[in-house]
Amino acid sequence: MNSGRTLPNVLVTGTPGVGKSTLCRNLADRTKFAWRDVSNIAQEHNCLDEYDPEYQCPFLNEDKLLDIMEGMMAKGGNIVDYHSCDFFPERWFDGVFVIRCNNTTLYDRLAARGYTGKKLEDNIQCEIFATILDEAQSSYKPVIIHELQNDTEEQIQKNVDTIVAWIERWKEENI
Ligand SMILES: Nc1ncnc2c1ncn2[C@@H]1O[C@H](COP(=O)(O)OP(=O)(O)O)[C@@H](O)[C@H]1O
Repeated sequence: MNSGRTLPNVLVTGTPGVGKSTLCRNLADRTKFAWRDVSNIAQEHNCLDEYDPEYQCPFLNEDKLLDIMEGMMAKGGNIVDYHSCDFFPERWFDGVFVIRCNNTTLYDRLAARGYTGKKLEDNIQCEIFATILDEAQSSYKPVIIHELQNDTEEQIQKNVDTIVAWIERWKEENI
């Protein structure tokens, strides 16, 4: 069931701005798992192709990125952080955590980040329609998907605690 991993691999996903990086940074500090920020990995390894003017971001060369990440994922103990989740191999992950945020809170966070116009509206729509949760449900077994609300500062610690407790349970059940 666990593909020989001695630690689980965790995917943290959700609309940009919901708080994935903040959560992953805290979780990595606490667990000493490796935080794999997929956008950074893609940038460092030249996996970004030409710029998409409609979505105001570069195209991701997914095959190249997956080849680079495959070795990192083998032993477990990874926290993968990305705003999309349907192109990773299903076998990589033991737990998928979809971070959710209230729309008005998300709007303020993305506006503060400098998002405007279509980019801002598209991301808010993405959260309103639970697009990433839907994507997770189409890509992974329901039993490994967990939805975490992340609107307030207090919820950051609560969500870290939830994932840490999940990791401990995974170890008890799989090692
Ligand atoms: N639970 C929270 N409460 C208040 N602000 C938060 C919370 N989580 C994240 N933030 C803030 O929201 C912004 C976006 O968070 P970030 O972690 O960069 O999101 P993401 O990685 O999903 O794009 C940052 O300014 C961060 O400090």
